[in-house]
Amino acid sequence: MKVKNICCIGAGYVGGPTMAVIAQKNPDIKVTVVDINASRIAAWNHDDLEQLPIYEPGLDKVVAEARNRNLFFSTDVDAAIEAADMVFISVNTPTKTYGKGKGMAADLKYIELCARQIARVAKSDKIIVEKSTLPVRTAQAIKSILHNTGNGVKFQILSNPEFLAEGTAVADLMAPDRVLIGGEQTEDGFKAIQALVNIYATWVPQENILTTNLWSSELSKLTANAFLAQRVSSINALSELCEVTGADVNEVANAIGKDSRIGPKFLKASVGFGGSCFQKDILNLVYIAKSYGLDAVADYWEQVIIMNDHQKHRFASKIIQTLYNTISGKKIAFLGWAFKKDTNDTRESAAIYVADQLLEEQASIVVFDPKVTKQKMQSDLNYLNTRSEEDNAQYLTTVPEPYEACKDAHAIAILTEWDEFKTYDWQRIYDQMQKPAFVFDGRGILDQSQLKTIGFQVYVIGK
Ligand SMILES: NC(=O)c1ccc[n+]([C@@H]2O[C@H](COP(=O)([O-])OP(=O)(O)OC[C@H]3O[C@@H](n4cnc5c(N)ncnc54)[C@H](O)[C@@H]3O)[C@@H](O)[C@H]2O)c1
Ligand SMILES: O=c1ccn([C@@H]2O[C@H](COP(=O)(O)OP(=O)(O)O[C@H]3O[C@H](CO)[C@@H](O)[C@H](O)[C@H]3O)[C@@H](O)[C@H]2O)c(=O)[nH]1
Repeated sequence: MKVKNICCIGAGYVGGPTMAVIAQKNPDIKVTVVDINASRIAAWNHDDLEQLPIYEPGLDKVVAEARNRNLFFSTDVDAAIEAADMVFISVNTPTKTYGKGKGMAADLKYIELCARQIARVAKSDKIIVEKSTLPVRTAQAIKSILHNTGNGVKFQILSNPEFLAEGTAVADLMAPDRVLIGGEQTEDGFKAIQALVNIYATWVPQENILTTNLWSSELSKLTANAFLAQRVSSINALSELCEVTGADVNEVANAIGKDSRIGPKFLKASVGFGGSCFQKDILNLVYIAKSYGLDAVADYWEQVIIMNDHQKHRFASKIIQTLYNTISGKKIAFLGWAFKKDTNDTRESAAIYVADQLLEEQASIVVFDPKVTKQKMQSDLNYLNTRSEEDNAQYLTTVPEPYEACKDAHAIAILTEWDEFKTYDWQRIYDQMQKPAFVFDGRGILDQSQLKTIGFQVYVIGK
């Protein structure tokens, strides 16, 4: 089967870039990305590519090439579903905040709404592709909703989890380590799998396109994130031991990473992992394991989250303790708010939790981040509900320029590893700070010996 018309429901961090690349690589397929969020769609359609709703290096070029050729962004969800022969579901699946599974399970209400909308609108057979990250066996629920419409339309359901990382989304999509496609192991299932394989095969080598059954594909996505996050928590656990023993976490990471069985990637000690996926997906994995009565499995993976929370807390405590156990009224400059460099995404960023702890001690925080807006920072803090919105706005402020953030500060905390932080005039920053001037490098990106020569008191995670 040759797909001619794709609809993607959800124009977010995954739907937008993924469909832009599919459209760029398949000029003969019409791709329509739809969303109920009208302002997001308007931003995707903005003439000024700087106004795209998400910041990803290289994305503007891909969008510029494909948009209004065979890539379209629209709020007319029904029309796009009806016209499509393949529908990707790429809506958000956040951690549940209510009811059974609160704080652990994935909230599948947006997924179910999509399935019901497809069931209501579809007049011709369609392949439905789960692009969102979903608990294993969700395809069963989608199938049951779709197959009970009674209108005779046939659906095949595929699982095609996305492995892109933010900040490198376009590069990851252009050259993925693998594309994973799970489907029903029946004749119709294999045909649907092949239809999706053909789309990716226009630019991904065949050997990098893996096909599996539905459940393996769904579970592989949660497993991949659990393994990646587990590496970060493992090196972060060791960073604390390094600090008390005189070992250097970078040297340890380098030494173990040379072992080809371990490998060098994802061994960078940090103030803790953030992002919309790692915590959510591990909590979901823990919940699934518990629901099958596998408590030892659940406890094992939960420890990855416990360690990550400890790392964020430990960093904030280090700042308080070093500043003579009192930061009340002291200005602390934050360089970085995003959960990693090269993105404007702040979901679950370590900066939010470190700020919250310092604000409880009545610090005055001034933040500079090259891509994150003041409104975003405030809403991140307000979401925690620790104090009033007025207090958050009064004690955490945002400036558009790093030197202003650091002026008169008692301490600087590096929360995101933006490259530009390394290029600043650190002598100038030192001259304008309170003394002693402290730097807490939560990302291990600055030249510690250079800072010490200037006169800074420096703390680096894992050293
Ligand atoms: N962000 C990542 O890097 C990443 C990577 C891989 C996988 N994922 C997974 O992909 C999924 C989407 O993540 P995201 O970061 O793109 O989320 P997002 O919040 O950025 O985007 C989701 C979009 O879906 C829209 N939406 C929700 N319900 C809708 C409906 N019924 N009809 C139309 N639009 C609807 C929302 O308005 C929103 O714009 C999640 O399951 C996530 O776990 C995310
Ligand atoms: O050695 C490392 C590597 C990462 N991090 C932190 O871990 C978090 C996550 O980073 P990363 O995985 O690069 O970004 P994400 O965009 O969250 O991507 C992850 O989550 C996505 C959503 O599921 C998956 O698609 C990707 O494969 C997976 O890498 C960030 O806070 C990083 O700063 C570290 O602290 N040390």
